[in-house]
Amino acid sequence: MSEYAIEMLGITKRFPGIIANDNITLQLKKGEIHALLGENGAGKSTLMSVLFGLYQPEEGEIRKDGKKVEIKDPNDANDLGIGMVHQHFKLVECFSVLDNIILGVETTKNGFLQKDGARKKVMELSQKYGLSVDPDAIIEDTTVGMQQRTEILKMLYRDNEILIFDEPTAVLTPQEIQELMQIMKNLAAEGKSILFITHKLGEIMQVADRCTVLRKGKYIGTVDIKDTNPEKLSAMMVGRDVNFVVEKDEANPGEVVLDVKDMVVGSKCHKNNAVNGVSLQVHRGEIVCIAGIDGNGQTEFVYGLSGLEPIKSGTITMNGKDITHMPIRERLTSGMSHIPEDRHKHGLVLDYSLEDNIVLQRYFEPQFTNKFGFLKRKEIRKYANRLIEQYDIRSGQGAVTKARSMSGGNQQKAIIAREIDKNPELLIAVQPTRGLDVGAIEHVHKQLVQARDAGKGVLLISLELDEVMNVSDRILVMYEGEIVGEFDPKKVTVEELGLYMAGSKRKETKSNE
Ligand SMILES: Nc1ncnc2c1ncn2[C@@H]1O[C@H](COP(=O)(O)OP(=O)(O)OP(=O)(O)O)[C@@H](O)[C@H]1O
Repeated sequence: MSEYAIEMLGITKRFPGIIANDNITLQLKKGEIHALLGENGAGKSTLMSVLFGLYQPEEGEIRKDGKKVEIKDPNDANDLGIGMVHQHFKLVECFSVLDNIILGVETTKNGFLQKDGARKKVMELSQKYGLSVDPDAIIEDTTVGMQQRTEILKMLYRDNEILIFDEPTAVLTPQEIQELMQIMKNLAAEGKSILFITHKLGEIMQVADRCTVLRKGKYIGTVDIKDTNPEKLSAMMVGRDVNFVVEKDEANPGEVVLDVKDMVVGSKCHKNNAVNGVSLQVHRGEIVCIAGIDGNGQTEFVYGLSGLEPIKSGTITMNGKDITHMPIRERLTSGMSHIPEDRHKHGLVLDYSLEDNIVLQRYFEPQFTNKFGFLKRKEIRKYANRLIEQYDIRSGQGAVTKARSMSGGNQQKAIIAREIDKNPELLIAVQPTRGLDVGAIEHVHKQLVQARDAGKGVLLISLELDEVMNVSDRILVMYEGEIVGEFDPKKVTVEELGLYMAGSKRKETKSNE
């Protein structure tokens, strides 16, 4: 009997202009949690898609229990006991949790799905592995955490033994992350073999047994977690040492660039307001961070600021000008930049090329359009290439690559490059480093500090407490649509912030007075 549940040997997968996987080897032992680590665009998702039957490799072979297997599509993968939780979930939003789990497995009798046995099995699995779900809840009404647990139950319901998790923690709150880590440990203890893609080194150190590192499509090595540390892992991944501490001088705040008074924004999900009378100011030369657990009104607050949602009441002033009812485009041309939370929905046109996405919203500027209204393609290419180089945006065919085919992290880098290079007066950055590797995070943090030092106002919305503590000059905590505390990052602890974020404490802030 082989000690490996799955072996991927010498896998090569090419896309136009790039070798996404270049002779890669990955061996997953039975019952282990194996992390897959690599920079944005290193080829992790491609390798997992090969294993799940979504792509066919040009070279290499896959072995299960030591025997060569063919995986032509996800059905083959499922038959071999391989399941995958994708970065973007594959659930039917208007179906219940239970229906999603049994979809495609259970058959009908007299035209009706036979659910009683299924419900029993789901509840047993749910209890056994600590995956709490409400089987009758409709997916669109559930939290992201429950949706993920539904995806995991889908795999277990199909008796999958090899479980692939593609960046599962990117969308979770810190508490949900801890729950997921425990669930993964329970699964491994029961003999499941787990492949776990993440950029978060702390998570790897916490749960993984071994880690395979890829760089630019190539296999770098596999290490035992007990023999390594975050510094060694990041050096293996990036090929250089990474500085985890953001270096910055004391902030030197100038005049007010953003002034929000009593903003109220309605909620799409419930009758209470999502944003309930928020007032805050951002000055030139400072980074103000809104910290909070996801779903406490941060998203709607930014929608109100950027004009994506109308606000019910309150005022927004930028550079002394009332922009409360200004159209979105005018806000953007008046000096506001926005790195949005949802990069697919609000950040990119996925079927446009990288260069067109980089000049999006700016086509009309004389540097990109001549006086007859024709685009200056050469200038656009030149400008895009400068940003691609400066922000290390990696893609198969450079400036002409379709945004859709770029890796998630590189899509994010493209948005960040575009929004920062617009040289805004106010930069609103919503979770700008989500899905980025440690090297790219270091770069983005430097850019935020540089924007601040150039006299811009920066409003950062982040769920990452390390980022909040490291980057910001002032922290505001948002809880249930209100600002419940204001802090100096040098004088507050993570534990104390956590109490405010969870709603156990609140203090009067200037905005509440
Ligand atoms: N369908 C596709 N067509 C063309 N190129 C692709 C396609 N899918 C991936 N690529 C390219 O292959 C390379 C590897 O991408 P992949 O998504 O595997 O990286 P990754 O390591 O998962 O990155 P990230 O951490 O950013 O998610 C990237 O350069 C990407 O642009």
